[in-house]
Amino acid sequence: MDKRQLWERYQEYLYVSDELGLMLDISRMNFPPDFFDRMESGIQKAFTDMAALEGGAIANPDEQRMVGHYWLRNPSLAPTPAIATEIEGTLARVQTFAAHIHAGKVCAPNGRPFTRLLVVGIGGSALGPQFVADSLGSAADRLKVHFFDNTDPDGMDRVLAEIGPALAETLTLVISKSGGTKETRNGMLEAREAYRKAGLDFGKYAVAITGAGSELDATAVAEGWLARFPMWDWVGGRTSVTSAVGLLPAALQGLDIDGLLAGARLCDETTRSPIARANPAALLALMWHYATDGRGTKDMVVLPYKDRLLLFSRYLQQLIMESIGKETDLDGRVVNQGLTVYGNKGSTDQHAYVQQLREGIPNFFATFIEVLADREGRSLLVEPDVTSGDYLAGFLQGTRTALYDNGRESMTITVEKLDARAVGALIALYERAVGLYASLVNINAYHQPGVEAGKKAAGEVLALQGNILAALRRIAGKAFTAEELAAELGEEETETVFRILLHLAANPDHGVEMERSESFCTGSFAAKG
Ligand SMILES: O=P(O)(O)OC[C@H]1O[C@H](O)[C@H](O)[C@@H](O)[C@@H]1O
Repeated sequence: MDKRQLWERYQEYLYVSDELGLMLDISRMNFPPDFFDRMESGIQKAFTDMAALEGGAIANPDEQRMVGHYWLRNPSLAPTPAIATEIEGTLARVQTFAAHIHAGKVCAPNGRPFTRLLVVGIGGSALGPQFVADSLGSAADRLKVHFFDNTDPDGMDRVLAEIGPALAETLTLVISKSGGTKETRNGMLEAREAYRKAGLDFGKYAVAITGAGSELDATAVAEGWLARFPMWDWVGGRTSVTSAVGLLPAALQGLDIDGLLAGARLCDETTRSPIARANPAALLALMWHYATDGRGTKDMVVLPYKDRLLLFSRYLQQLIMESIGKETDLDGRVVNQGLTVYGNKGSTDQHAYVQQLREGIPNFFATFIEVLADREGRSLLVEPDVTSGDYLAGFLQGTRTALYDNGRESMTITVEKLDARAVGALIALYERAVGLYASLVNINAYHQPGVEAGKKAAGEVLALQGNILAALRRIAGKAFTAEELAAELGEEETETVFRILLHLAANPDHGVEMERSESFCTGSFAAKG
């Protein structure tokens, strides 16, 4: 296509919403002229499925659950008045609690206002809050936010060291829908221990967001935590950012949660349009289908040219890959669906992996995200009539062109400015695109059966570790190779035994020592007497 034709194609396919302050350009995706016609019945079915979902259908059949994240932004859509009341009541409590914390009405036991927030959670109970915190945070935040999002002891030590003596003025928010996720339980226990060591009573600093009656809920009740907020079974973890999960930390940080919800609500309204060409979520879903043959044959590279959107691709990784990456479709056929997402930020990535995007294996399509407003106020001229932001915008256009000229397709989402409304709109846009795409490829986007396998196997490893330690201690001082120990335990998984022993010997917690032999794998292990 020559430049003139490209300009025409750009104008023909550019989606613009003044209300949302958002544009979507799909002109650099090479779909054929009859593409929308061919996909029309599929996308209409997706709209019908989505309308049923929003109306309260059991849209997650495996778990027999409704899927209600859209109601969070517009409770009047909720299928029962009880649900609407729950949503409204929780939002009001989030706002009041944050206001009380900011005003010092709820303060640290030393009488000082809380100045920091430690959020403990993982997956959907961390990624949304982290994305919102990073995209909208500033030096003016009411509370400085920290995260424990893993069971990595050193990672937690690092966060605690950063907090330092300010722990005495740190509110800790433990988030887990199920209330039984081990990483989060461990983070909570490690935080509690840090408070104890500082002579502080954890319960007076702790808040829980979890399902009623969960293990975490029971702990919060038993220990008299400051407050508890609900999570509902009709909100999935990866779509929970507009529930208390995302709103409470954001409100505590001092961010504009009304703006976030308003942006999401407006985007929901816009993306309910049954006219695909006028519906940016449908356009995204259709482009994913076009680019990957509806089978995930190409990766989605998300390239926001904005530091504040750095965590967006990480957030989208869970939202999209946990939703779309499924072994079977809704009819039980093995399909091994997926849509791989990765990305970081431009123009930084231009100096890292854009080389491969431009010249290497053409197994991806790019999504550029552009923010028109560079910063608050005016900018320095780094050259005559050129600002740093002009460079950022120039690099985006340059990379888009360089990719296209070498046969690499891309879309571009443009937002006017990056405020809470825009972040809410981006979240809602992708939530709906995922739902529509799932319908197009006939899968359940709202369960995650594959995640359980790893958790179950990890449980078995820890049980085996217990048996290993018991055996070593029974015969303290005697050294065993992994093979000997496996035979002693009647355990076929010698490799697992060996790897557990290696880890035990590398840490001072369990009193296990390794004696090396000539061949690394026949080293022997003993419990110190
Ligand atoms: O919020 P939680 O129940 O602690 O769950 C945290 C995360 O854990 C899981 O393994 C799921 O795959 C995620 O979808 C979820 O967001």
